[in-house]
Amino acid sequence: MHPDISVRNLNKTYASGHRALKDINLEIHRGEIFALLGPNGAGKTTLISIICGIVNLTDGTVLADGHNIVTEYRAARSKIGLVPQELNTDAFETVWNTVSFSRGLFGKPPKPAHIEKVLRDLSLWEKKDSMIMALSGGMKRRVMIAKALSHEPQILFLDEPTAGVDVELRRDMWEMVRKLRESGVTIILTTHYIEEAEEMADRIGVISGGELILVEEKHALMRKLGKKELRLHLQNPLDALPEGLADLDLELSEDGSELIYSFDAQREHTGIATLLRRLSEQGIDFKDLRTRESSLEDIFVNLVRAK
Ligand SMILES: Nc1ncnc2c1ncn2[C@@H]1O[C@H](COP(=O)(O)OP(=O)(O)OP(=O)(O)O)[C@@H](O)[C@H]1O
Repeated sequence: MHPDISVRNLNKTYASGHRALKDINLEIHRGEIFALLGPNGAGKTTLISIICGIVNLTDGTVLADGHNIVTEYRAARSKIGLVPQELNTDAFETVWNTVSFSRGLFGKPPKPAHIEKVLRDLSLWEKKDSMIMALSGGMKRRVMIAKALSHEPQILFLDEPTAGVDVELRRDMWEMVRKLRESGVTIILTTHYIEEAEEMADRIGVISGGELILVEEKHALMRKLGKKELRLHLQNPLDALPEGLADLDLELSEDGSELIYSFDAQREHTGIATLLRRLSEQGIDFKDLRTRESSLEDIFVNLVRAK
């Protein structure tokens, strides 16, 4: 089966001369949740806007469900639903009409049963006759998702789906996205919230300065780049790292009360036994110790910093 999205050698230079995307290659498979992570201005919105046909590419090829987004625009676009960053709905329309109208824009015949299902799945059914302006911010966001699903797309793009929403709504959105995936929809989301990618994604792509610097299965990424940290709470704070320990990968916390040792948990020899022996030789006692695994956030910060 072909991938749902296939991006080959994609470049984008804006009229200003700014190179927003540099030779992007990416495949996204049916039924996965793919998170595109990157700092502000990295090129996330540009990439999804090109795939969705809102921004023209400079060169390269993009296929959506096998259809070329330039030469077979309509066929490609009908496979895609887009939930943009900004709310864009007619404040004076009802929820039902807004979502039904959106389906019509894709040239699809009316299908009230589908609209009803979408509204029910998004807990919007009770509000179907309300005007958009009378809805809460969270409800408006749900309407944006309902609009994007009105024409039964195979692939759903969510651009910063939870920017500025409260924790409860964020959890609801995550739940909704999972349900959508269970129903067979492929999901691509952009996010600043690493926590969101960590919680939701099957695979993660990191984009920085217009380059896709990494694409990896989430668990593999965390295994491969993740480190573990051992923190030893010292009996007596130190002013500096003792010279006798300078060859070990050790840091001293700012207040001198903790020694921090980073190690690769995958390796057979973590070096912890040696560390403990050397501490005892140096007469350094500790009261307590704990370990911590690096989060996706640590990994991300290191990756972007290393660029
Ligand atoms: N129409 C445009 N003309 C010129 N430059 C643009 C245009 N749109 C975006 N850019 C620039 O291209 C780069 C990528 O922008 P883009 O919006 O894709 O980033 P992003 O990763 O989505 O950022 P954010 O997280 O802030 O939304 C930025 O430097 C931006 O200033």
